[in-house]
Amino acid sequence: MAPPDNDVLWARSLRCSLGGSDVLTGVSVGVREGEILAVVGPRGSGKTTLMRCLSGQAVAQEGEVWFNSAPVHTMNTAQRERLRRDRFGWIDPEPGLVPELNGWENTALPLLLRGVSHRAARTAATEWLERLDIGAAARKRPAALTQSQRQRIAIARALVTTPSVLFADEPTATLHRADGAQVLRTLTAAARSHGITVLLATHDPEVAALADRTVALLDGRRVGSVTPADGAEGVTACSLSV
Ligand SMILES: Nc1ncnc2c1ncn2[C@@H]1O[C@H](COP(=O)(O)OP(=O)(O)OP(=O)(O)O)[C@@H](O)[C@H]1O
Repeated sequence: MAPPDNDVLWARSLRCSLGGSDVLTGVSVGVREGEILAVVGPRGSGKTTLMRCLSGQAVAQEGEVWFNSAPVHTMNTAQRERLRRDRFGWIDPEPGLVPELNGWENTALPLLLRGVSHRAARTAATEWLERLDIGAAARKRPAALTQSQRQRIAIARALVTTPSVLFADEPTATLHRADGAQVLRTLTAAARSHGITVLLATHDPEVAALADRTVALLDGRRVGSVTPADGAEGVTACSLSV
């Protein structure tokens, strides 16, 4: 079965076991182009695993994943790596920067690995750092920066290639509330202005409220889909409905 035309990502009946435990038990989801979709659920509900399957980092034992008209679930490892490198961005809760590289070098790394010229990569990296309010961090190494600055560099690094889809796994979990909210607003504004589709895994309803739509997971199952207009009560109702 092919995915609907207006879904940039589409998964059907994903089943995934890890270490003998069922982590995803038949999850289906469609993500529309340019949409910001929150994947919510308590810790251990399968959010990260779902994002790893959708991004081709992991392959579910059963089910299908399509990126546009490409079947990710039948790609070999090299094809999936190329897809991730060329079309996807990923943000982890922890920045994971290279300690020996300064701010702009860390940000520019995905471009340099693609063979973009040093000058062009530096220009693009600097623009993203300024957009994320950390232009001053461009020449500093991670050890000289705050956690907030380091995470902003990780976000700039994920955006610098202007990916088709950005996977953000609890991207502000390690930041203070106000700082995290500002970073998220900047991230979502940047994604919207560049037409980047975003999947945002979070257990925080305030973070999910920034998304266009929310899908909820519980124990590896879909338990609902709400838009912000439905409000937090909608999430609760869906969570209890299955
Ligand atoms: N590599 C693995 N081996 C065994 N079990 C795993 C592995 N990765 C995840 N799990 C288990 O799968 C379940 C779902 O994990 P996952 O990280 O996908 O959930 P999550 O909703 O993202 O949680 P969190 O918010 O804590 O990151 C958890 O019970 C976790 O312990």
